[in-house]
Parts: sequence; C-alpha cells; structure tokens
Amino acid sequence: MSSQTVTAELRRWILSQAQAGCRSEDLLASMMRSGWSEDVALAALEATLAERAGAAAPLAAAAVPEPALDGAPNRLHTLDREVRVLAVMSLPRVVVFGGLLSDEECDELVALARPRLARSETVDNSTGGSEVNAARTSDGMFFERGEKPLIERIERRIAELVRWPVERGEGLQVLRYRPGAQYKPHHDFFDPAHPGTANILRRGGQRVGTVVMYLNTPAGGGATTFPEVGLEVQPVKGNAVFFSYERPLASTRTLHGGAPVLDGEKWVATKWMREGVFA
Ligand SMILES: O=C(O)CCC(=O)C(=O)O
Ligand SMILES: [Fe+2]
Repeated sequence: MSSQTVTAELRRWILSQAQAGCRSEDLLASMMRSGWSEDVALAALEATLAERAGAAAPLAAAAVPEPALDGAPNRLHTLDREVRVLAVMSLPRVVVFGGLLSDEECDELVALARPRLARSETVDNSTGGSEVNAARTSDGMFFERGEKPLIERIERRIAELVRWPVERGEGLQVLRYRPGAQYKPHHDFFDPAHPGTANILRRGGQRVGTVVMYLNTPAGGGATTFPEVGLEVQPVKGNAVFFSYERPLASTRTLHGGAPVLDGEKWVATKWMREGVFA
C-alpha cells in the first residue's frame, strides 16, 4: 500500500463529511476501512482540513507545555515536591510521573469533589438522565482555578513541572468512574472541523496539553490507553500521565481513553492547558 496517492475525489469526500459535522477520528477510521493506508489517510485529512480552515500552509505548531527532561532526569524538583519521571515517549508526547500528588492530597481532592458529584447526580435524575453521554460514563465536576489552597498548590506544582503558566490552565476537573464506567478514545483538543469550535477557542485558544492525575488505585482496570500506539498507563494513586499536542490533529497520536473499570472505583483529576490565557 505504499503507492497510494490522495485523489481529488477523496479530498472532496473529506470536505463534505467535515462540513456535515463528522469528527476527524471517525473520518480517519472510515478511510482506513475503505482500504486507505493510515499514513495516506492522515495526510489527506490534515491537508484538506487545513486548507478548509483557510490556512495556505499546514497548521502551524503551537508552543506546548513540556517538562525539563534534558539530561534524562529520573526526578524533577518543584518548589514543594519532588516528582519522579517514570516513562517518556516522543510520539505521542507522553510523560508518566510518579508521586505528583501525595496520598493525603489525593484523599483531600476526592473529599472536596465527592459532595459536588452527588449534587450533579440529583440534577441528572430529575431530568430523567436524558443527557447521559454514552462515551463517558463517569461523573464529573470542575473546581475554579485557585478555588482552595490545595487546588492552588497543585496548580502551581503542575505549572512548574510542565513549564506552563497557571493562567493558561483550565480549572481542575475531577471524574469518578464506577465499575464498568469508561471514557472512550477521544482527543482533548477541540476538533477544528466542528462548527462550535470557533466559539470555544475565543477563551484561551486551543488545548495544547493534558495532565491526568490518579486519585486512587482502582482494584482492577481503568488504565489510560493510547490505542494508536498500544500504550496503557496504569492508574496508581498519586501518579499522573501528561501528554501534549502542538496541533489539533490526529497525527499527534494523542487519541486516548479511560479503559473500563473492572473492579472498584477510579478517581482522576484532569488539568487541561490552553495556548493562551484562560480567563
Ligand atoms: O480517565 C482517564 O484515564 C482519562 C481521562 C481523560 O481522558 C480526560 O479527562 O480527558
Ligand atoms: Fe481526555
């Protein structure tokens, strides 16, 4: 399949699907099902969508958060905590951290978030649960940035660790997965082909990085998976997985998900980082 080239017909098809609101990852999957090789399908998708976005050249790479890993350190020092570097990958850009949070910090985050999850459940029940998103079967809540001393401390630590200003971060999100719950593979950046994206980008621009922190160790299952590269990060209390994406494109290989929890609950806190100030 090395001699495939992008035809005008394929580009027209991509454009019409994108205009109809089809997501990039679904487009890629259907191209591959029709026999296009992944490399050619990705190149066609990116070139066509970049053109549609009005860019003469392919989308420019944004600056992204990135830990100071020169010299391959196995720990990084932040103002208030030493964090271990457990694994590093280049494509997708993934870094796994050990001990980003202490056990006590994890417990305190769960305790602060739990009552607010319970409240959102009540609201869901009163509407008959019609808004349930089958792709994400967890319960979630957001903290305001700097809302509590604990939140502020964690936000400062992450900012230092990945060298990205606190002001460019969204508020911390906490998710709870019960047994069987999962988060199907997705990208964290906003799909440039989606009609609602322009509006979202007005506040802080694109997402360029994610830190998912594990607040407990589930009894079974619940890995964070990167299915395109066969990577699974096991959820271990206090550890975290960081990944970045300099363009909102599938070629960053940052497609990821939360595998079904098989036993017990899984709690995570997610910090998303934006290109610009998220005010
Ligand atoms: O639960 C996980 O492991 C992944 C969470 C995630 O993808 C997200 O919060 O965007
Ligand atoms: Fe995600």
